[in-house]
Order: sequence, then C-alpha cells, then structure tokens
Amino acid sequence: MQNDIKEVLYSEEQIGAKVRELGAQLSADFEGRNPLVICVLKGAFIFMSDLVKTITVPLEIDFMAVSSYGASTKSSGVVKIIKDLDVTVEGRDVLIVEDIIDSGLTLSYLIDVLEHRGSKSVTIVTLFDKPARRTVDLQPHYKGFTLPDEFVVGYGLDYAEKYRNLPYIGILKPQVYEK
Ligand SMILES: O=P(O)(O)OC[C@H]1O[C@H](OP(=O)(O)OP(=O)(O)O)[C@H](O)[C@@H]1O
Ligand code: HPA
Ligand SMILES: [Mg+2]
Repeated sequence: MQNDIKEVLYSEEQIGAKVRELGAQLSADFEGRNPLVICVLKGAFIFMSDLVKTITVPLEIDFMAVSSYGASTKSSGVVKIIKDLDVTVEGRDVLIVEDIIDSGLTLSYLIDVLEHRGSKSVTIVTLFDKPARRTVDLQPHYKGFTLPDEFVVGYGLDYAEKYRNLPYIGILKPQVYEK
C-alpha cells in the first residue's frame, strides 16, 4: 500500500491535532444543544469516531451511506443513498460529518434531503476540502485541511475500496488508476 503513495500530505499526528481543534470548536458552538451527528459512510467513518470523542456536548449519532465515485477518481455525478438514517431529523440540529468535499455534489444532495425532511439546522464539518474541484457552490462551516487538486487516499478515503486503513492522508500515484 505504502508504495502506491506519491506523497504524504498530513501525518496521523497532524490529523489528530486538527481533529481535537475541530472538536473543541464544535463543543463551544453547540453548547446547550443536542445535535444529531450524521456520519457519511463509508469515507467519514474514521474521522467520525475520532471527532465525537473530542466533542463534550451530549449528542446522538446516526449513519448514512452514499456513493458516487465507485472504482473511479471522478464523481459519477449520481449520488446514490445506499443506507438511510434510522432516526428522523425533524426539528433536529444536524451536524454532517464528511471526510472530503470535492465536487460538492454529495453534500449538496444530502443537505437538500435533510432540509426537506424538516431539520432545524444543518451544519457541515469536513476534515478535507478540495475547493479547486467544486462544481456546485458549497462552503463547509468547519474544515480541517485544504487539499491540492490531486486524488488522495487514507484515513477513511479509498480508491476502489482500498487504502482506507492508512492512518495518514496521501496522494495516490496516478499510475495506480491510469492503467
Ligand atoms: O464532493 P464530492 O465530489 O461528492 O466527493 C466527496 C464524496 O466522495 C467520497 O465518497 P464516495 O462516493 O467515494 O463513497 P465512499 O465514502 O463510500 O468512498 C467522499 O467520501 C465524499 O463522501
Ligand atoms: O480525492 C479523493 N480521494 C478519495 N475519495 C474521494 N472522493 C472525492 N474526492 C476524493
Ligand atoms: Mg470512495
């Protein structure tokens, strides 16, 4: 796996420090509220589990699985809900936890769905942001790192379901997917 990485962008330690920083900010900003924290599977599973441990307000969690990349480095443009929430979002302060915002299609679709279902507020936290590739107008409320326009893997992010277990985030060598 390591041989397929062109460059490590952020180490496990750097990511850990950033996650704690985001958790402290969210704890302060959500004081007095009881957010429903939604993990966007699969990519956000590691960030979600690290992040919620650093948030000090009472919260509930749920999971939604969506996919648009499949075994490609480009969005198919079609966001598919593979697993829906178990609970209702009506009247809830929702915090969506994403690993990466790239084109923005996944999140703009999810925000629409959650607003239509009557959530009281929808807040976005993403660990990684790749603003250069945005095709829809979307800004996260909280973000960890801004990434260059390269396909990255690790810390939950995959290429064709591989590399999610790397503890850092790195640029995938183009020869891995340009075959
Ligand atoms: O802003 P976008 O261009 O929509 O890209 C971001 C989304 O793409 C990835 O999910 P993917 O579809 O690969 O599913 P996965 O999380 O199961 O890997 C990633 O985890 C985000 O959810
Ligand atoms: O750079 C990326 N890597 C992995 N998954 C992704 N989904 C959107 N962008 C990316
Ligand atoms: Mg993926």
